[in-house]
Amino acid sequence: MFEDILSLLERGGYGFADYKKNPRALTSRSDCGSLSILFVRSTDVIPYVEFGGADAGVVGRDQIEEQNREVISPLNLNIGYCRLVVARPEENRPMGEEKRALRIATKYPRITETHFLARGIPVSILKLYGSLELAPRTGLADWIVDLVATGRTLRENRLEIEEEILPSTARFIVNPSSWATRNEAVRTLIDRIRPHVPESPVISG
Ligand SMILES: Nc1ncnc2c1ncn2[C@@H]1O[C@H](COP(=O)(O)OP(=O)(O)OP(=O)(O)O)[C@@H](O)[C@H]1O
Ligand SMILES: O=P(O)(O)OC[C@H]1O[C@H](OP(=O)(O)OP(=O)(O)O)[C@H](O)[C@@H]1O
Repeated sequence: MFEDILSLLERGGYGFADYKKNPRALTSRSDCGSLSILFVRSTDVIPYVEFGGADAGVVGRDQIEEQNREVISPLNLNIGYCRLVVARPEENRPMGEEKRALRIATKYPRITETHFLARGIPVSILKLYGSLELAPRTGLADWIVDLVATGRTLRENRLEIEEEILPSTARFIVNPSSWATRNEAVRTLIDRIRPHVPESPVISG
């Protein structure tokens, strides 16, 4: 997704030649000098923006829903399209026939709990941080709740989609104080990238 974000910024007139020279730096200033970007983990974008470490950020809708924070989100960037899904081993029995609480491995415990609670299905949730697809294969969990983009990883691991929970694309988010005090600067940035936002959701390479 990161490359797609850089490309959107570039098309909006913000080149980052410095970043290309030194991709390991954690910050980079645009060639025009008017924009500095920070490189943080996808899960840390919301805290950085919420607590004012950055005026704005780009983050997947999946993280906005999982972290459940009030953020101003004035622009859907339509890149990084993926779906948060419930997936199960191909040979597994369908939902409703399980005798005990299903064990679900996920990076998204809040969304998962809310989803199964709403359906009245008892689950025990195991929070993991990556390579979720290994959990059913190794007996760590029955099912997983994970992001799917092309579907390749699920297929490779003989898993199939049981149910879609949430479609997600990248969102431009803004710190509420910055939205009030630096509104013109933030709007300039939005206005410059908006014409280059894809019309429909695009899977990032
Ligand atoms: N195939 C995909 N897998 C994971 N995330 C995806 C995918 N397609 C789009 N996304 C979006 O990208 C975000 C993850 O961004 P990024 O690629 O930086 O995460 P990552 O590589 O898992 O890094 P980390 O977890 O180490 O921060 C997700 O929150 C989601 O919105
Ligand atoms: O449908 P696909 O196009 O195959 O993409 C989905 C995979 O990509 C993500 O993993 P990521 O690369 O973030 O690594 P992770 O397993 O460490 O979370 C996600 O968790 C799936 O494993």
